Amino acid sequence: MKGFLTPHPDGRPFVMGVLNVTPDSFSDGGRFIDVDAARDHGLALLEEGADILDIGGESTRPGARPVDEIEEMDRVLPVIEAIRAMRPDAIVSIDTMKPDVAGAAIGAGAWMWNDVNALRGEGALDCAADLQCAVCLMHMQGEPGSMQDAPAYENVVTEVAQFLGRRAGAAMSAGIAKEKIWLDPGIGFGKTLAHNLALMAALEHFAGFGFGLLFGASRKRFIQAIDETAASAQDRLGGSLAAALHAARAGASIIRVHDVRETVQALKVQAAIANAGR
Ligand SMILES: Nc1nc2[nH]c(SCC(=O)O)nc2c(=O)[nH]1
Repeated sequence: MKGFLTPHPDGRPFVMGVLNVTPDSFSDGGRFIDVDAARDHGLALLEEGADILDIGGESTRPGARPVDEIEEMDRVLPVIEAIRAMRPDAIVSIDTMKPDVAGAAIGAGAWMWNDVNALRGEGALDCAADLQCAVCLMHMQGEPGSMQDAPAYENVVTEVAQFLGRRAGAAMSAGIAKEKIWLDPGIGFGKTLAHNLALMAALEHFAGFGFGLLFGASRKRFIQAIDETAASAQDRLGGSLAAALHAARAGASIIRVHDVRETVQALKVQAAIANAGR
């Protein structure tokens, strides 16, 4: 595929494994990040079949404490370096809104800047163009801390599509090559259940823009809104797989998930069935 990614022979999309490097994810409840635990989890996700590791050092959960760029870099850089020391072939994306964090991560060998803020930060577009890295431009309404308070749209599909079109145009005008741009509707980022469902139902529309389509619904809250037994993130595997398979059928080329082994298996079976039917 574009740049580092080699297409799967069965045509299935790439799986992006989520590696959150935030205090509540790996430390023993303390303040410090356990780099070795994060490294080992990333290596395990690669073993499970992840094509890409999405490494993020700042939680975007509503109410999460903002992190300054030094602290964010201190979290993610040692983990990128530790993983790539063991797996130089590892393809890494950096999940950050900060140009300096992205620049340091790309400098440490990351391939993609995954920006939930769609490069709207000051200097972000020019930084991404200078880095010549792949980028993911994701739609978010408002800010992480308050985006779920009262999301509202005239027509969520039209508005998100128009936003992504504008950001892709801005990225190309800044000098980022079209084949290095992925778009993402941002499930759960300033959306109600109805908004999320409308976006997922219209996913083919986003795939038709001619850019890569990146999709992330894994373990998200909307699954609990549909199945109230899915109270905790770990109880949402079925819904996550359903959304991943739907996105694959709709043309997503990268699917961002926590449960890599299960998703890879589901996508392999889906591709085998589709290929048998040809
Ligand atoms: N591109 C992209 N990046 C992301 N980073 C997160 S963090 C929240 C969570 O994993 O629940 N979600 C996404 C997503 O959906 N798309």
